Parts: sequence; structure tokens; C-alpha cells
Amino acid sequence: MALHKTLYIGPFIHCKTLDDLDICPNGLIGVDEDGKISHVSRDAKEGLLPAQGGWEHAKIVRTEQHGFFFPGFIDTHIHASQYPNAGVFGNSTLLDWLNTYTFPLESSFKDLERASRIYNRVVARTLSHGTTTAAYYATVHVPATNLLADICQSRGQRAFVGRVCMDRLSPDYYQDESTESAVRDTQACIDHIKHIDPEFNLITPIITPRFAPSCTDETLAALGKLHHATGLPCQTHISENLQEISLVKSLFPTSDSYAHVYDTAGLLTPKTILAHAVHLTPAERHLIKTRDAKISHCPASNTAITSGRARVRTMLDEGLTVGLGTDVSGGYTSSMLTEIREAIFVSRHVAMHEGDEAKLSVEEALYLATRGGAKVVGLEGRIGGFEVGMEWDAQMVRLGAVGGAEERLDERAGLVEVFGEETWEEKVAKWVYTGDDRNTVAVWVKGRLVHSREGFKG
Ligand SMILES: O=c1[nH]c(=O)c2nc[nH]c2[nH]1
Ligand SMILES: [Zn+2]
Repeated sequence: MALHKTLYIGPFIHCKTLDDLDICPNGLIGVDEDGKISHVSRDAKEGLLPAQGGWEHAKIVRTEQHGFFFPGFIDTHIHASQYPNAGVFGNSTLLDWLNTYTFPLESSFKDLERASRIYNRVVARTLSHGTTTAAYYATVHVPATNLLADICQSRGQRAFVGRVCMDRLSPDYYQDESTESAVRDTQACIDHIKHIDPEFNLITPIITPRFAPSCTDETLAALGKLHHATGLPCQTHISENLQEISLVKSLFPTSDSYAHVYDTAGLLTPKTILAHAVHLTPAERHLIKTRDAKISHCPASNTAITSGRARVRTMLDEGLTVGLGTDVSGGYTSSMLTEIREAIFVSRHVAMHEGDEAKLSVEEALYLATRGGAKVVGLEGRIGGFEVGMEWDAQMVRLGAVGGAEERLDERAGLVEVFGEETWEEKVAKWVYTGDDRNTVAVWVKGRLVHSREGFKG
């Protein structure tokens, strides 16, 4: 798609490190036709680009009052196929939740027309929340998984798309027939993505054993081999729930631990995304660190289906790489902004048991949702921040007009109340705690506008 050179003028905010939120109130970012950042200035007037080299015709996009540019969110764990069940989980816990809610829904994706409706909706919705990259689980179905890849590509969302592998302890109506068929069908989805996006510029296949209990040793080992042979990333679940961990112990009696099961299969590598990691032992964390596998923290899900409280501060202190995942529909929300809030609150529950140092700050949670997520999906240096050479995966946030009780509510700006006296740090905190998709005015991936709200002037 032909893009313009574009100048994004206005405040920009991004995370430099875990606790360093860089706020530039008067910024200018130049983005080239290929969607890459070619210029970053901290003073819009002085930094204006020379009127040559095509920049004299550049398109200009300005933030609105109390608005700012922020990197797009990276959802490191989301089940696209479970989107119709977001908010529907009753009082279930993981293993009964899978049988009651999840397997029946996922099995319905043999109907391609239904898959199309749901996948189009979830991609449109996550884009509207500012999610520019998502690591998706689809289902076992090859045509529907390929369709999810097509939809991400046509709507412009950067995505990792995984066909789910599961060949035991699953209902007869919804499982792989054998190790061979699981590998063959996974390969078919890899081939499809290679066909539509040969360089994996936007869409990347991801090898997806559902979790150890639903895969035989043979299937885990075969997927480990495929992971090594192709160099493609892989994603799975780990140590989410205590019953699940007991089940893994009984199914893999010779393994030292849940993490060891994946390690034995060759599935614990720097390109592995492990969702949840709620109940990891110190030895498992050490093994994961040694292998440089990555963690997707899913706090909304861990609260909703009462799995537990992940010790994010401990993982970070030990040097593990952590990002955030909505885990729809164990998680009730497809909004990463809500997930950020959940991460902060779960960390406060950890703090109530283990001490204040467990608390995550607003800045730290924003880091996990952007730079941290980029590292988890192996795209650090390309997305998650605003530096020359990085790709313009970004959202424009608007907090609304200054208003008092006597003035009309600014309905377009949602719930964020700005009175005009706030510091930038306070405005960001208000966005995190009281904002929603109404504040996400426009979203770009690789420089392409992929979502905008009414009233956006772009
Ligand atoms: O949160 C989860 N969602 C799932 O779909 C799933 N499958 C296995 N383990 C799981 N955990
Ligand atoms: Zn999950």
C-alpha cells in the first residue's frame, strides 16, 4: 500500500526502560513511506524537517487538546476464537471452564462463515483498543486459522497466528487425530502464511501446542522438532492453575516440573511465549531464564477464573522477560488498557501478601504492554517505542476538553476528566485508570491507518 511521508506533531510518550516513561510535550515524528520512523524531534518548531526530500509535501497529523501519541499495545496472548465468550465464565476454574465454555465454542470454527464473522470482529475490536500486535491462538481448524491470518493482513494488524494442537484429554468432537495430523495441519497453516506474507512482514505463523495436558509426549516432541527446524516462534500455557499442575505431574511422572516437560520436548527456547506462569517454582523460573523463554502475564484471566496471582516483580527482578496478555476469554476483556490496570491491581494483591515492592507502577505496566511485549514476541528494536528506524505502530490518544461541573460533559472523550491543572504524569495515570477505547482516536501499524474514530482529522 502506498503511504505518504507523514509528520506526527504533538506530545509523544513512550517507555524507555521499565521505570523510565519518556514524556515529550512538544514533539515531532517523521514517518517515511515505508512506515519507518526517520526523524524524531523533541522541539516541534526547531525540529521541522527541511522542505526537501519530499518532506515539503508530507501529510501532517496533529494531536488534539490533551492528546498524545503512544506506541501501539502488544497483546502477547489472546484466543481469537474465544472472543464470543468474553465475559462469560461464571464461577468456573480452568479445567471445568475448558470443558464447559471453551471446547464447545472452539469446535464451532469448522463453520467458516461463523469463523469469518468472529475473527473480523475480534481484529476490528482489538485494533480499536490500540492493539497493533497480537499473538493469537485460533483453533484446530486449518481453513479458519488461515482465514484469521488473512483477516489480520487485510485489516492491517501485526499478528502471530497459531493453529492449536491438542491430541489428548480433549473431547472426541474437538481434537487432533494423531501427532502426524497435528504436525501436517500446523505445516498447512505455516505454508498459507508463507504464501500471503512470504517475509512475515506483518503475519507470522506460531507453533501452538495448547498446553502439556492436551498434548501427548510424541506431539510435544514433534512440535519441538518443528520449532527448531523452522525457527518459528512457539506459544503455550504454563502453571496457570494448581489442579492443572497436579495433572501435569500425573501425566509426565518422570519430569521434574511443568517447565521441564516443555524443555524435554525442545519447546523452551528464546522464541517461546509461556502464558500465565502463576505458580512457577524458583527452579522453573531459573530454567526459563536459562533458556531465555518469555512470559505473558494475564492478570484479568488469572483473577476471572481464579487461577492465582503471578509474581511479576519477582520474575522481573530475576531477569525474566515479561509482557501482558488479555487471554480472551479466560480474560474478560480484549482491551490492553484494561489489562494494564488489572496488572497494577493484581500486583497490589501480591503486595498485600509479600510487601510493597511487589507493586507495579503505571509506568511499569505501560512498559510491559509495549516494550516488554515487543521483547516477548521477538520484535524489540522494531516496535514498542519511538526511535529512528522503528516502525510506526502507534495510537493517538485524546483525553478531552477541560471541563468543570458547570460545563457539558465531553461524551466523545469518555470518562477521563481533565481539569487543566494536571501534570503529564497525572494525565497518563488518568488515562490508564479511567480511559477506554473512546480515548483511542486513531491507530497505525507500519504507518498505515488501521483504525480511527469519528472526528479524527488525519
Ligand atoms: O487460559 C487458558 N485458556 C485456554 O484456552 C487454555 N487451554 C489450556 N490452558 C488454557 N488456559
Ligand atoms: Zn490462554
